[in-house]
Amino acid sequence: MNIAIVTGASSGIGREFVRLLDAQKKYDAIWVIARRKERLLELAKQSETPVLAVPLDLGEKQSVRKLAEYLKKENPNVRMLINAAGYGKIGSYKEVSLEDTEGMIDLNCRAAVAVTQTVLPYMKKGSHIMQICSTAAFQPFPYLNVYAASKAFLYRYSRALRVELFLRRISVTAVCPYWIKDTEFIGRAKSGKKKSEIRSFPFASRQKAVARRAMRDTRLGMAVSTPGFMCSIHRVIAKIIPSEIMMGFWAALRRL
Ligand SMILES: NC(=O)C1=CN([C@@H]2O[C@H](COP(=O)(O)OP(=O)(O)OC[C@H]3O[C@@H](n4cnc5c(N)ncnc54)[C@H](OP(=O)(O)O)[C@@H]3O)[C@@H](O)[C@H]2O)C=CC1
Ligand SMILES: CC(=O)[C@H](N)C(=O)O
Repeated sequence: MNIAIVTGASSGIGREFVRLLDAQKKYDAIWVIARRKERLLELAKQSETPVLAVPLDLGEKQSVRKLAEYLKKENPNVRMLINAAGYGKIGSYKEVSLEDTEGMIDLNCRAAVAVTQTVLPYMKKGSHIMQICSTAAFQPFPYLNVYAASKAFLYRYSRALRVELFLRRISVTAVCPYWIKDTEFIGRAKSGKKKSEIRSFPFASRQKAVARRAMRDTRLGMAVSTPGFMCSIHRVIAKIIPSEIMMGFWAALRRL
């Protein structure tokens, strides 16, 4: 049984990826993971490909063990793994709670690695892994401090894993989008206070375009996907300009 697994499938780009995979009509099933079961069941109804809803809170360590049990029972051939579950909180080190600080590290780093390690034994030659990182991986980001650091971790992990999997012919793509305005991410990331440290998201992209481009790059086996002009230019500039200057520029941009 050839399957795809998508985490963070109940909204945003994760859900968009499920739609794209469904349209490809080459999977026997798509396993979708997130906390909101009703959203996953809704997605299953809309899909022509059989969708298995796997409601899990990936912030909890034992949830990955449940995924391991499903895999052991079904013994599928996982052709595509997409780790899209993730969240961020905007605010200074004083404002973001310890719960969220640990939660971001847990979901964006630990869970992404744990899911990948758990699924890898079920992947064969020609399979793809897509890790949703961020442009935030390219430089330190004050007021998105821990989130950006978590994405830098995932980016580095993905790049090195790609090399380790080269001989197994499994490709790993680190997808690094710029802000996406039509997912739940930004609403969840804002603290709710009137004068947020980050108030504007100029040139933010849209989920459909980001997902489509990331899917194309992943199928081409690219190491890094920058789905859009802003993230492509950001990647190049961050390689040339020192972090201190980039952070100064960022400080001006986020106050616009
Ligand atoms: N939007 C943006 O500006 C950008 C987003 N990204 C990254 O893209 C990815 C997708 O984000 P996006 O689609 O924008 O945002 P959404 O908030 O719309 O999607 C996040 C997904 O993650 C799931 N999720 C959150 N917490 C958990 C958890 N504890 N266990 C399991 N699933 C969880 C959510 O489902 P549920 O709540 O049902 O559990 C949801 O399906 C994230 O990794 C994000 O960091 C990268 C760059 C820019
Ligand atoms: C929220 C994000 O990941 C965004 N790409 C950013 O630039 O911080």
